Amino acid sequence: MAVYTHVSAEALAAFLARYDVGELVSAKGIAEGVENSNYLVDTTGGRFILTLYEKRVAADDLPFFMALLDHLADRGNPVPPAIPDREGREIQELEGRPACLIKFLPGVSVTHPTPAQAQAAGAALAQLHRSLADFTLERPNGLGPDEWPRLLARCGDDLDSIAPGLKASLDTALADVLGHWPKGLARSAIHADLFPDNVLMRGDQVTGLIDFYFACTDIRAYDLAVTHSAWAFETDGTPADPAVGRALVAGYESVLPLTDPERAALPVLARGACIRFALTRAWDWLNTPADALVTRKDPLAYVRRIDWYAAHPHAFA
Ligand SMILES: Nc1ncnc2c1ncn2[C@@H]1O[C@H](COP(=O)(O)OP(=O)(O)OP(=O)(O)O)[C@@H](O)[C@H]1O
Ligand SMILES: N[C@@H](CCO)C(=O)O
Repeated sequence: MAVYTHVSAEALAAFLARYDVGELVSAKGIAEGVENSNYLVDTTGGRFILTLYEKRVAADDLPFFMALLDHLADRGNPVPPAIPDREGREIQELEGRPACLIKFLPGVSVTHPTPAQAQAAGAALAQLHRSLADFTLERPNGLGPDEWPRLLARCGDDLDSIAPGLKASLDTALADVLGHWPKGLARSAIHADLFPDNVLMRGDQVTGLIDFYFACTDIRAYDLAVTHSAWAFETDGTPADPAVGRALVAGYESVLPLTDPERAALPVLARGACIRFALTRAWDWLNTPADALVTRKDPLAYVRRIDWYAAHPHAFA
């Protein structure tokens, strides 16, 4: 469960006193998620998410994320902006961590998306990209292709303790992907982690896009590739109903048609996305803190996707 930092009732009450949100009624740690500590907070004024930012979120990046969420919310995207306190501050400190009180959005995330749900998610992603065309802040992708060789080297030979031969196969896949990485495609701020668990839905409607803490400036079609790699497969990395992946791309294109070079690049972008998640999952697998009751995500489920995309070069044709 992703509660790394415990928040005492006293500290939470003092924190909430800075806001116009009424009195604390209850607060519960949220089990989902692996990156940050999240609490569901009910007050006499409503329901909120309290997020305390942990290891992978740098406090210096929070102004970028908050500006991004405000920009998207202003343009009608279903994203949760941070609530400002009475002095207009969105970013606070709580229990020694940077912390934000965030608007609660309704909906649930689906585990086995239907084509209709994937279509809606694809359209929501494209709408987000359209809205970001005039967003001027930049943040380099700290988990982008330039970083993958370093991440692989840091995992090193320990990768073979996850599966024999894993290091060599990731080395080979990485060299191939980097050798074919596209240049000149449209860039903007992207979500970079739009897994089904970061999309809240009611039926076939998207009610929330959450967890923007990997958002960065990168190739726009890479964001679609990341999303495809997360939606078009079962959790264990076996392919889902092919209609789901097709619907995701069709939904995206109903709002923002792909250019020919973007479509042609999707297979290599998707394999790159798989390498990114295989490596970060492998690193977490090898380094999960002993004091956190967090469910480790299976790196091999992403290795299987690398193989699938390599074996299906026309998946996006
Ligand atoms: N604004 C929100 N409205 C409603 N629920 C939310 C909101 N933000 C987060 N949640 C809930 O909290 C859970 C964890 O949030 P989030 O995905 O941001 O955590 P994380 O630790 O950053 O996770 P991840 O492993 O996906 O990076 C979500 O699955 C969702 O149930
Ligand atoms: N969505 C990621 C976790 C956050 O990087 C994964 O499933 O590996």
